[in-house]
Amino acid sequence: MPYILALDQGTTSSRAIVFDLHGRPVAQAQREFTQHYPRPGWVEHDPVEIWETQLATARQALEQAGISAQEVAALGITNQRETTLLWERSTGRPVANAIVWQDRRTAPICGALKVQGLEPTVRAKTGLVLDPYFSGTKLRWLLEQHPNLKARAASGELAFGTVDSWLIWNLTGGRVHATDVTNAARTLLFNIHTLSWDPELLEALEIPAALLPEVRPSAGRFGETDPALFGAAIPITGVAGDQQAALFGQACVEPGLAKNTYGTGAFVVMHTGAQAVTGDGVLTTLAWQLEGHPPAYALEGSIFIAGAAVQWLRDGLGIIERSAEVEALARSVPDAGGVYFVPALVGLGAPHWDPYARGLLIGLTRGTTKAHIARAALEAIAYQTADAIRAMEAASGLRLKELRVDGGAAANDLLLEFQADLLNAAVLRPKVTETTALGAAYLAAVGAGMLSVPEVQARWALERRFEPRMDPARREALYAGWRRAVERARGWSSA
Ligand SMILES: Nc1ncnc2c1ncn2[C@@H]1O[C@H](COP(=O)(O)OP(=O)(O)O)[C@@H](O)[C@H]1O
Ligand SMILES: O=P(O)(O)OC[C@H](O)CO
Repeated sequence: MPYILALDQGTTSSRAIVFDLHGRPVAQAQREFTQHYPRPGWVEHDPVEIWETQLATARQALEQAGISAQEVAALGITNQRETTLLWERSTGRPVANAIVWQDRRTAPICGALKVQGLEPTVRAKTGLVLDPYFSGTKLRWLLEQHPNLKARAASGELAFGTVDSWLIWNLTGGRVHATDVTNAARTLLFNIHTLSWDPELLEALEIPAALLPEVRPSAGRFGETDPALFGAAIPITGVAGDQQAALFGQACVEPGLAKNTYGTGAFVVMHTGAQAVTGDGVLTTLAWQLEGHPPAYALEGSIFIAGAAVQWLRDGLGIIERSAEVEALARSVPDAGGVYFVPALVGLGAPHWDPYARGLLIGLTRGTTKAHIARAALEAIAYQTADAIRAMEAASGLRLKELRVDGGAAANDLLLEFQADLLNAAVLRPKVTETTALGAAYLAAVGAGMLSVPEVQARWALERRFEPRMDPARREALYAGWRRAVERARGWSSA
């Protein structure tokens, strides 16, 4: 039986999972790596640490599975998206630390581009908004740090990439500089309709084309790993950003099917088929492209702080010791007692897109306890998700019937109960919740011609279904309170 190796390079850890062709995990390894916060609002990763932890987990997973590289038929890569890297082609050495998707340092560049009137063009061509989240302004910022970088970039000495490109480069021993359409779609530089880098946007952002990777379908041949790494060459046949990989892993392969991944952030993605649907506050993005097929599109609501709100209860407030304790604490009260927590700790993403919003706890009374705050934090994850889904429904005209969920915080039953209540739709948790890595493995299997899309669909299996039970009047009253709280959090910071 052939195996598939999935590499999942996330924001806080690198993971590797060996799957069999039925989508069953056989072995896995995970390593956390250092988060650098050089200034408030800045977040960086060391590219070498990203590569070394990823390589180490891949080797460890193969060892644990007790298999050799010859038994691995395909390798899939999935990754934290938007995070921006720049390296020297001749040595493979990074020019700077990676600027992470959460980093807000380019808010002023985005502001200036808005003043120049660029936003409608960006919306139309890329499906994105002018927010520091995306790679384009991060790359521009990097190139402006040293006087000679732009000239070196223009002469072809340097390479830009998102994390997938960096891993492909290193896995192939510097032979392949490529990305897939889903990762390219997050750069602000890629036209999602023509599937090509856009000269007008490159010019507006002052990015030399010589920096850019070749863009390929998400499932297809990217190259093979340097035999020195694992003892034999493994074909790389699937690459996608982590949220798109999770959409595939959740078998959301038909228009209207949607998933939410509750990790550090939460990312709601709805498959919209061959059609690139647009709408206020939500992003239009590529779901994937399978080689030889037209691309599939998606709507996305990107929420920057979800499980990270629970981490903040743990590390910032110290009211829990482990993330999983939040559920029992929140369940110890019947409701949040009128408390709202807007976790705009790094600004707000969809549908507000306000880099200057900051966190807010409101509705406190003398009766408020840490249990109410814990409950408000969980509810905030669900409210933000509902905000994004309401915007998506308005954009697409589709009514969400059910939401498939995964990610670390999807282990929390209370969160999912409240989510179903707020959405007035069923919330479905599958048996395998490592759907990101699973999606990368499936893409690699499809890219290697070993699996079909209907087979991916047939492999999805339900673990638990959460049905809505809340009275509509109560739902709307709670939701109205949330909206008022969000309004108060907006525009708070000036930097
Ligand atoms: N039982 C739980 N309830 C709520 N949040 C949780 C629970 N378990 C883990 N989390 C949160 O889930 C996040 C980790 O999920 P994961 O999918 O591993 O994230 P990522 O891939 O973004 O690093 C953390 O922010 C953690 O606080
Ligand atoms: O690494 P994650 O799972 O937090 O996902 C990060 C997203 O891809 C950012 O857009």
